[in-house]
Amino acid sequence: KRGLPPGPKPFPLIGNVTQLPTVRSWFTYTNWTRVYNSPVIYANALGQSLLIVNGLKDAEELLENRALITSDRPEIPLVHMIGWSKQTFILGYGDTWRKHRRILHKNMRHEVVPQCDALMSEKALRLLHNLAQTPEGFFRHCKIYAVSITLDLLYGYDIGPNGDPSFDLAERVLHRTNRALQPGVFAVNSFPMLKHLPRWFPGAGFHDFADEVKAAQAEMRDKPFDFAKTNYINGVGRPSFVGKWLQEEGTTEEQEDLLSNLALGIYGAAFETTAAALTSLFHVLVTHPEVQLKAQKEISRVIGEDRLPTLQDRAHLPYLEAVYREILRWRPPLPLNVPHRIMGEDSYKGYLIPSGTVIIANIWAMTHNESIYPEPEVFRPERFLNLDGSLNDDSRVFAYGFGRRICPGKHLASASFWLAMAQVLASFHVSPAKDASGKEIEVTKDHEYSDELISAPVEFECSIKPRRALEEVLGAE
Ligand code: HEM
Repeated sequence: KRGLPPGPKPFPLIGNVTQLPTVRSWFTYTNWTRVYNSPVIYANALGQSLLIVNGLKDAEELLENRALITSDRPEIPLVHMIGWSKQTFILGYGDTWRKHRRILHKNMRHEVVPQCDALMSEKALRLLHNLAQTPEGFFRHCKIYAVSITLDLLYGYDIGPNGDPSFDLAERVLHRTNRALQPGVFAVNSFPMLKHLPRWFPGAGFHDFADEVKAAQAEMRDKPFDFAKTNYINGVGRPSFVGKWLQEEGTTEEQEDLLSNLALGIYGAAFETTAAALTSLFHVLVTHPEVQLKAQKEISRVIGEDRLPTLQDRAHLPYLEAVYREILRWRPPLPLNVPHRIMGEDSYKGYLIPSGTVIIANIWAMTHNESIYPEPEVFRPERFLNLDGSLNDDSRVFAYGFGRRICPGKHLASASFWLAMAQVLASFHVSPAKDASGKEIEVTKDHEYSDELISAPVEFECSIKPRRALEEVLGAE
């Protein structure tokens, strides 16, 4: 008879619901490995089985070697109510999801990403202009950079250098979606039967929240899709994935429904993740001047001062590559991954894993495991370098998730994040901002990050000043 994996002792009926963390869960879950002496921990919330996976080897075994049964997604009631049900990251493991992944693979695999280099360079240059003109708005500029690449690729739509109403709409929808996903905020996620409560019933305010977000989400999906479709039909405008897909897959109502939701899912998945990584870069630069200096020295030595780094230079800049890896290790944008769900009962290390168990791969625990990354809280790119300065073979970035569900946009994300990072470093010097009395405004290494599915630095101030080379390079544009 197999027992369940170790974990907190459940209470009758409610299970571990009162013991589950609701703030920065990844810290508590990481700590549970010590408390229960196990890299996999079992908990139960109102009858729903949860498996927290803190160990890297365990995540690989469960989510990769057993991907055939662990690639489903759990249903989160409020997320469905606000309209997210047909996008890749939310779809259950089945034919529609497979079709999405086939199209994603065709358009975003490693070999085809270089086709997007010119578009990314165009947007990166805009990012530099924005930073030079209004450095205090760097949080917004990072988001605009992330969105502008995605919107242009998907729909052939240019949001302009400073964003437009579609940017504000997407920001609003995604912010609320993140909130709808936060454990403990909406009771309907724990008690799905609550969704049948009438609107007038006390505590049923989630209905209004859901209606408002759903309408905005439909606008976020349909407006850019219709724009790309009209351009495709009339043979005008910039090339777009949507135009290409309509041509390849057809324009039946069913196909358009699939393609518009596929595109919306990519739009949603690319926005805050890429922006989180990029704003973390600024956090690193303002708190680690020695890292900034080393990266800038490498760029000057390899590329010189008279041009900006491009993606073709990437292989020749090992320290910069190590900074890229270290940012995604130190502050993974999705510390708890996106939950997977097991289809059917399984056993693992002699323990029973009940059918339908939600598997939470704690990326944070894996990238902060001190036996793999000594002093994990220290930001140290050298951990990815050999003594001679070349890159070591620790090249897998866990921040992109696992198995069949692994982020299909990871090559694009990697290229767009790296390019922005390299060009920002080549062009600016980032340091602490000063207050009105000239005193430095401190930003700490353990500066607060948002406590949501996608975790990004809470806004802070810093000084972003062009280096001499920037005036020359941008001046010539
Ligand atoms: C630094 C940026 C990014 C990070 C850290 C990131 C990370 C992730 C993670 C952890 C997952 C879940 C993997 C799993 O379930 O095991 C995921 C899924 C996904 N990502 Fe990304 N991502 C990033 C950028 C992007 C971009 C730029 C795109 C598209 C252009 C994208 C598209 C997607 C999609 C469509 C999924 C859902 C996959 C599925 O459920 O099958 N992501 N991403």
